[in-house]
Amino acid sequence: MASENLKQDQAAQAKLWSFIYGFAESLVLKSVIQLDIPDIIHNHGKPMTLSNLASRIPSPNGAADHDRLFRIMRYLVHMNLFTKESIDGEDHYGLAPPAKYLVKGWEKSMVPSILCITDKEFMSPWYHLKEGLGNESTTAFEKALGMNIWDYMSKNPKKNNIFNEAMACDTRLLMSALVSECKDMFQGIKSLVDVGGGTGTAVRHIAKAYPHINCSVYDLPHVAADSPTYPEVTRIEGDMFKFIPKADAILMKCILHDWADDECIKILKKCKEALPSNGGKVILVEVVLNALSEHPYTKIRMVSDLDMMLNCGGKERTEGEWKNLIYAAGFSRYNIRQLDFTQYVIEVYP
Ligand SMILES: C[S@@+](CC[C@H](N)C(=O)[O-])C[C@H]1O[C@@H](n2cnc3c(N)ncnc32)[C@H](O)[C@@H]1O
Ligand SMILES: COc1cc(O)c(CC=C(C)C)c(O)c1C(=O)/C=C/c1ccc(O)cc1
Repeated sequence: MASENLKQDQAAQAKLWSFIYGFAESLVLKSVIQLDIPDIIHNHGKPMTLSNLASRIPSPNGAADHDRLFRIMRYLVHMNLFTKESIDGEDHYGLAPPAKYLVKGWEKSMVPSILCITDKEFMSPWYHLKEGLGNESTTAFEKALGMNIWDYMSKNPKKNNIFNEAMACDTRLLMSALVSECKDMFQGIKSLVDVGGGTGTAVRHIAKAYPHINCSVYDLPHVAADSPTYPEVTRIEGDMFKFIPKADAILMKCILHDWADDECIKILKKCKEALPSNGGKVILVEVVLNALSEHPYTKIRMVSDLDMMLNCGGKERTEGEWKNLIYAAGFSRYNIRQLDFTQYVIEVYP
C-alpha cells in the first residue's frame, strides 16, 4: 500500500515538473529556428551528422560546440520534431514530419507565428495574469508594456511587423480551406471588405479565387504602412469603431475575439449599417469553444482564450456566446461550419 502511495506521489510530482518546465518547449523551438537548424537540414536534403550540422551553425568561436548541440538535438528528438538514425555507425539527424513547418520562407511555414508568440515583449503580459482578475478594464498587455496592444503596434514598427507577419502566416494556413470548402458562401457577392484584414493575405486569396468579387482590406494606418500593394485589392485605412466601408459581404477573421462583448456589439452594429439594405452578410472566422473535453485541440483553444484576455481584453466564445452577440447586434440568423482544427466560419445575416 505504501509503495502504491509513493507511486501516486511520484506521478503527481512528475506531472507538476512537466508543467513547471512547460516554457522550455516553445523556447527551444524559437532557438532552433534562430540557429537555422531546420533550414540547414532541409537544404542538405538528407539527415546530417552532428559534426556536419555543427560546422554550418555560426558561433562566435567558429563551429557550434558538439556537446551542447548534441543536448539540444537530443531534446528535439525527444519532442518528436527531429529524427535520429544510425547510418554506418554514426548518428544522423533529420526532420520529423512536423518540422517541415519550421522551415522558413514557404507558404505554410509557421516560423512567423513561433517568433511572434515567443517574442520577449509578447511573453511579458503572462507575468501579469494574476493582476487581471479584478473588474478593471486594463489588460495585462497594458500593465506589461504601458499602452494597449494596437497603440503599441503603431509606435513600434518592428513589433508591428512581427505581429502582422504572424497574423498573415496564420491566415495563409487557413485560406485554401476557406476558398475551396466554402464556395457557396462567395456566390452572389459582388463586393467584399476584410475588416481588420491586416496586410491583406485573406482578401488576396479570395480575389484570386473569385475574380468577379471587388475586394478591399480595411485596417489601421500603421498596418497599411506595413503592407504590400496587391493590384487586385483596394486598401482602405480607418477605425472600425467609427466607420466600416460598404460591401455585400464583410469578412472579419480573428477580430471579435480581440474584444469584449460590448465592443463586439458596437462593431457588429457598424457592420449591419454597412451592408446593403436588401441583404448581404457578415462572415466571421473565429474559434468556437465546445463543451470542455479531453479533445487534443481543447488546450490550444483555451490557451488562445487566455492569450486574448491578456493581450487585448478579448475572449474565445462558445456557440451560445456567439449567438447572444449576433442577436444583441440586431442580426436575425446565422450558420456555423468548421474549417480546421480550431477555426470556424460563422455567416451572419441581417
Ligand atoms: C488579430 S489581427 C487579425 C488580422 C487578420 N484579420 C488575420 O486574421 O490575419 C486584428 C487586426 O485588427 C486590426 N484592428 C485593431 N483595431 C482596429 C480598429 N479600430 N479598426 C480597424 N482595424 C483594427 C489590427 O490592426 C489587426 O490587423
Ligand atoms: C491581440 O493579440 C492577438 C490577436 C489575435 O487575434 C491572434 C490570433 C489568434 C489566433 C489565430 C488563435 C493572436 O495570435 C494574437 C497574439 O497572440 C499577439 C501576439 C503578439 C503581441 C505583441 C507582440 O509584440 C508580439 C506578439
